[in-house]
Amino acid sequence: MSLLELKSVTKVFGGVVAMDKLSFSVNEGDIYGIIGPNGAGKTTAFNCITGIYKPEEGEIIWKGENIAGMHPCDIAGKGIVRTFQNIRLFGKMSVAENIISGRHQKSKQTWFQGLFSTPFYKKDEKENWLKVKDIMKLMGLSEYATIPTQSLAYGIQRRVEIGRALATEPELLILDEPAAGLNEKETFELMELIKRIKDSGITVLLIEHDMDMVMQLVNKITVINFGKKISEGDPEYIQSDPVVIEAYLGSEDDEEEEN
Ligand SMILES: Nc1ncnc2c1ncn2[C@@H]1O[C@H](COP(=O)(O)OP(=O)(O)OP(=O)(O)O)[C@@H](O)[C@H]1O
Repeated sequence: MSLLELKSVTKVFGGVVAMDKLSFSVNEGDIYGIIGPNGAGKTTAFNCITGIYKPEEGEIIWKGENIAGMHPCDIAGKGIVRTFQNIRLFGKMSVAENIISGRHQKSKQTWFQGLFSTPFYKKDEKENWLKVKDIMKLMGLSEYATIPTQSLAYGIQRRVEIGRALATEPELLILDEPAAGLNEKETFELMELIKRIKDSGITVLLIEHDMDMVMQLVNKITVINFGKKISEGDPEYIQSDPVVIEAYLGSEDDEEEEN
């Protein structure tokens, strides 16, 4: 059964149709890739799914419910969480503190319980830290627990960001170009971590420009260009689809002409 289904979703900015009747469907347990040339509409699709933008047309069905146009906090509360292209951590806070900041979105404690240190608060906060410990283990971050994130390598910061997203206990983790800015070794390590996240029962949807990574990691791909779906299938099919090859070669030619 599909977990997330976009049905003919359209998003327009002024005269630009950033998403044009886009449909695709993500099943539970997928590592699903969205690819396409620059400006194709990939990030706009993610922004519509996570409630940052309200689409003009179409439905975004999450577990049977249309969530198009809902508030981002409500969508996050339903189990859909994302990371952004640019890392957005609290630089002076430690790895563990950054991760627990994501946990507090999930936690049910109130300021009153915190102020008076009630038994519920103590129990809840202990559970939060235990969860952070598990996430740091999963993400290979335990040795950096107390270090401020701003002093860590970019590849580790990326892992912290994903760890913070995991702290909300998502069912769907959306990653916007997770390998951007990472070197080959960091990219390989990230791929292994994404596989581990999937094995822990979380469905993953990602945008990525690193084609080697996409082709090795995902089980299904939707290719978009000028906001429209131009192809869909498994990595083997996509790599040999002439329409996809043309879209990428075409965009390279355009870039060369511009330079
Ligand atoms: N907030 C916005 N206001 C106006 N136009 C926008 C906005 N966001 C995106 N667009 C336009 O929508 C189109 C799709 O942009 P989008 O960022 O979704 O593409 P993308 O596939 O994610 O590109 P990239 O790979 O370069 O990140 C582009 O023409 C872009 O200029």
